[in-house]
Amino acid sequence: MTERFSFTLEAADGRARKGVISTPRGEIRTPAFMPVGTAATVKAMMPESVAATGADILLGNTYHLMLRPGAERIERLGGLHRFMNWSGPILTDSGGFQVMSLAELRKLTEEGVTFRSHVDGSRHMLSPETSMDIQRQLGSDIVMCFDECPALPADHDRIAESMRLSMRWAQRSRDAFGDRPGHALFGIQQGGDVEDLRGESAEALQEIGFDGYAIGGLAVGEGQKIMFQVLDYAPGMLPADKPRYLMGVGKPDDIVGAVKRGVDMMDCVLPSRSGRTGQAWTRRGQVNIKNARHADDPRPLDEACTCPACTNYSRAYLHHVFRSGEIISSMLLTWHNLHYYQELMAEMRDAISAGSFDAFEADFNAQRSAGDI
Ligand SMILES: CNc1nc2cc(C(=O)NN)ccc2[nH]1
Ligand SMILES: [Zn+2]
Repeated sequence: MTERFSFTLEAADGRARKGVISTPRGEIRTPAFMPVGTAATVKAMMPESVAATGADILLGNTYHLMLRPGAERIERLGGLHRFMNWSGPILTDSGGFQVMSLAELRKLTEEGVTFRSHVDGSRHMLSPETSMDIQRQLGSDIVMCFDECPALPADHDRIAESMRLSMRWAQRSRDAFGDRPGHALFGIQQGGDVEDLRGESAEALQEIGFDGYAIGGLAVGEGQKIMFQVLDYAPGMLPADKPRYLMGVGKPDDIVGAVKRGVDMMDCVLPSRSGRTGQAWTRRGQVNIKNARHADDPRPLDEACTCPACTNYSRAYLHHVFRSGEIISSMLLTWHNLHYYQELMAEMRDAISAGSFDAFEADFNAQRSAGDI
C-alpha cells in the first residue's frame, strides 16, 4: 500500500496505453472505467457487487452530496468511503458541470457560481475554494478542479472566454487544494472543439502542474465524430506521464475509440442509468429487454457473459420483472451492464499488453450489429 499517488505506464500500442495508478486506498488498472455513484450509491448496486464487476474506483458528485446529505454531515460520519462502505479509491467531480446542468437560478461571476438547490430551493455557492473544501470534507482520493463547461455548439469567443475563466479557476483550485500527500488534484482541459484553445488550455494547466489531466467539455451534444476529431489531438497535448481522464464518456464504441486515442480513465452514467430502463449492452450490441419478443426467450442476455444476470436468468425472466416494475430488474441489468463495461476495459488492457489493440478493435466492431439483438 502506498502513501503517495503515482501513475506507472506499463505498455503502449499505438496511442493506446496501459498502466496502474497507485493510491493509499488501492490501485486503479488503466484504461479504467469509473461507475458513477452520484448520491453515495451506484444506484441498484451494493458496493460489494460493484467491486465484483471489476471496478477499482468510483465517481462521486460534489454537487449532489453538498445539497444532500451535506459535506459536513458526511465528514462528521467519517467521510464518503465509510459512509457508503466503499474502501477503494473515489474520484469526486467538482460540481462545475452539474451546477450548470441541474441547479436553478444560477449566477456566474469571476468569484464562482451562486445557485438554488434543485432539491429544496436553498441558496448555495460553489467556487474553486468551496469546491476544494467540500471535496476535502468528503475525503475523496482524486479531486477535480472547479471549472466551467460550456454547452456545444458555442461560438469561438464564448468557448475562449469560458476556457480562460476555467484556467483562472484551475490556479485557484490548485492554491486552495494545498499539499495533501496521497490525494491527487486533476486539472481539466477545456476549449470545446477548437484546437488552438485546447492547446492554450493544456499549456496553462501544465504551467500550474497537476497529478492528472482531464479532458472536459466533451460529450455535451457534439456527437461522436466531432468528439473523436478532438481526441485525435487533445490527449497528446497533455503530459504523457500523467493519467488522462475523459469526463462523461460513454457508449462502448465511444470508450474503445477514446482508449485508442490515448485516454486512460472514463466515467459515465450510461451503463447504470440505461440498465434501469431495460437497456442491456452486450458485445454483440444492445438488447431492449422490454421488447415483447423477449417474453418467451429462454436464452440469457449474452451466452458468453458470466455475470449473475446472464448466469442465472433468462431474457423471459428479465422481460417479466421489467414489465412488472420489480426492483430486481434494475439490480440485474445494472449489474450486467457494469460487468460488461469492466470486461471491455480488461480486454483492452490485455490487448494493449499483447500489442493486439487493432485486432481487438476489429473484432469489437465485427461482433456488433447495429440494431437490437
Ligand atoms: C455526459 N457528458 C459529460 N460531459 C462532461 C463534461 C464535464 C466537464 O467538462 N467538467 N468540467 C464533466 C462531466 C461531463 N459529462
Ligand atoms: Zn451479463
